[in-house]
Amino acid sequence: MSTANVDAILQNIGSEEYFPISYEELEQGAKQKMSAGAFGYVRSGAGGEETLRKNEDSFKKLSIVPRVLSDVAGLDTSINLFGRIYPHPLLLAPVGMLKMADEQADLAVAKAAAEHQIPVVLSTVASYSMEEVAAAAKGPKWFQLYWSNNEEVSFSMVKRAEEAGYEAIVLTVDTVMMGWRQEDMRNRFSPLKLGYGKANYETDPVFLNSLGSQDSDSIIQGILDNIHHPGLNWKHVAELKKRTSLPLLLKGILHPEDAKLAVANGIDGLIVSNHGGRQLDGVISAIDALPHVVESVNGSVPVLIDSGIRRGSDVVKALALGAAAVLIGRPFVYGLAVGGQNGVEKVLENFIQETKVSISLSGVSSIKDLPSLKIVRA
Ligand SMILES: Cc1cc2nc3c(=O)[nH]c(=O)nc-3n(C[C@H](O)[C@H](O)[C@H](O)COP(=O)(O)O)c2cc1C
Ligand SMILES: O=C(O)C(=O)c1ccccc1
Repeated sequence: MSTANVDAILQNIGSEEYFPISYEELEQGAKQKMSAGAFGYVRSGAGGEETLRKNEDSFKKLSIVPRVLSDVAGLDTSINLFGRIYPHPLLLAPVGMLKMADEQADLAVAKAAAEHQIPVVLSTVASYSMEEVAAAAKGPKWFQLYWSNNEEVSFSMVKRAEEAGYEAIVLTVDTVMMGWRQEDMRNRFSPLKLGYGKANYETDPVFLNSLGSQDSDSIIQGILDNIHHPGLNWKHVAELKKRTSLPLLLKGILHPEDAKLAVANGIDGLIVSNHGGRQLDGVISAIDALPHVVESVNGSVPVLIDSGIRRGSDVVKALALGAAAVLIGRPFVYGLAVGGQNGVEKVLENFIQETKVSISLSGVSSIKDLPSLKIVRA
């Protein structure tokens, strides 16, 4: 493993073409490739972007207190989620409307992730349908559900995901309506209205049957009518749980009491997330919420996290505070914008290698030992 790290560093140093390494450079690279509206959509947070900033700041306020001389030659970064072993403690967060960044969108991302057996969580508002993504990439795949007001559409999508080989369902619970996105108002930009997020709807027989007419405008209006679903509550969660045999996770949990309710409702896993600061501004950072959620579920279900993960040392901090795995968001989207599938591969390779170096230099050689690593606020 130590040689692999050296290889990765030398590969980057010896490469003919420079590919952005840091998050800041990736963001700059994406800004140059994308329209102002699309870039602003990806980059921005809700409201005054307090939470967007806080997500990263909170990671910086945490410090690892590493151990030395502990023989980390046999590093094992594998994790077990719902009975399946994955080689890295990483997943790709659901990001909708990826055609904003690259024509191949979800196909390119899923192919890049499959190279490393990193699970992708395909968004309900993906740019390619779940069946197209499954046909293009053989790696592990989960499906993210945005509830539809017409709940038969939700159940239909979940059934399709099961049939297409997706291995878990992630119900996002922090987006019953869109957050207050000032950047998009400024840019007058709506990727949903541009049709970037319609693939899973225009291929859904139940959704199509519910429409009066099936032209593009009616499809988009149908999506808008379904995606704003403020009535979502625990009864829907219980019903959804009955309708699927796949593990069901809730994404967007921040309060320990909601975590407990989720477990009481038979939920199989949680994703602590504030949606990358894109929903309610002013909320607690995901990494600050994590230890409280972990404590409240007391090991009964795996707790994953996203929002603000930018590098390998962030992964170490999250796993040390009890996360079972982390989801990468904006960094892979910027990789996609900068270099398509190859760009996503570069971002993932660097993430994987920096994570390995960071775990090893913390003095730990197995993910299961990370919770005993000391983290302080200093
Ligand atoms: C452009 C964009 C689109 C997103 N679309 C979805 C989505 O369709 N479903 C979902 O559950 N989360 C969505 N998210 C949220 C991500 O899954 C994740 O929570 C967030 O990006 C994590 O924050 P980070 O990017 O700062 O790491 C989206 C995020 C971005 C940036
Ligand atoms: O932009 C988002 O963060 C997002 O998840 C979304 C996707 C589609 C509609 C509304 C919000």
